Amino acid sequence: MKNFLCGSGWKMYLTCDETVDRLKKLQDNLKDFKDFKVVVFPSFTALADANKNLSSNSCVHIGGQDMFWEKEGAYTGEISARMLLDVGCEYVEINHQERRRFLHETDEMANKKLKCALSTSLVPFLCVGEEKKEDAASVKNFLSHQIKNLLSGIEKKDAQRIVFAYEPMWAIGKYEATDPKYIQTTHKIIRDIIAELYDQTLADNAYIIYGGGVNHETFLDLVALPDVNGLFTTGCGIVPDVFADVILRSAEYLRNQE
Ligand SMILES: O=C(CO)COP(=O)(O)O
Repeated sequence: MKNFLCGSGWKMYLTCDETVDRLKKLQDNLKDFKDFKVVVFPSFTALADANKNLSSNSCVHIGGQDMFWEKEGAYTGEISARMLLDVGCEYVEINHQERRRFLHETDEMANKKLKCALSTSLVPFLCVGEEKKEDAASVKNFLSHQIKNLLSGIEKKDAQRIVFAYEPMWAIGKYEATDPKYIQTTHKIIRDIIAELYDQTLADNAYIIYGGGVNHETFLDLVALPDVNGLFTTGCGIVPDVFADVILRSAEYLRNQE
């Protein structure tokens, strides 16, 4: 089976009780599932409770939706890597489009967060992607510039731990918008940029997952794409029955390809 995982950012939707309830349902639906990792990103306030409700040997892991780039200090409202690790996080989202759009976060800030995350055991989901749908040459230009900025000063041994989440802003929350041909082209562009920055082996082994408008009717068209190593979905991921169905059917599809 190719490298694959499914992630879901639960954004700013659920209280602690709602998070725990959905996490329990998700785990019940997935029972002994082991084919690949499933990562859920609840709100900060629900992480500790979420962690307490992860069953032993669960395929479900948790992560923080963001973190700050300093280890500790007078940074009101921010969350450190150590705090995420303290409540059982193994993953952290960095550079999500909504943080760029609403909080004006930049490549430079994301680069600092990425370096800080990689100095710990956290695995970053590094979001990349353009704002507007463009032709392949323009997207390549944009992504090349963005990924170089984001990975500036990051060594190969650390880069190989990153999960790259291609999430174009124009596709997020637009459930009719997935365009498999465009997505495959872009994932290949991202893999080529990684190969250019590091080497082909690292690029071939990199997880490059897709997020933005993944929908329950067409997700298998994305799973089938050679350079797609997973799905990152809020729309399908926040409903446990739907998310479990996406995960189980993706695994079945991938097993049948072997
Ligand atoms: O932003 C996303 C995951 O981080 C994707 O959101 P949607 O699934 O709502 O498009």
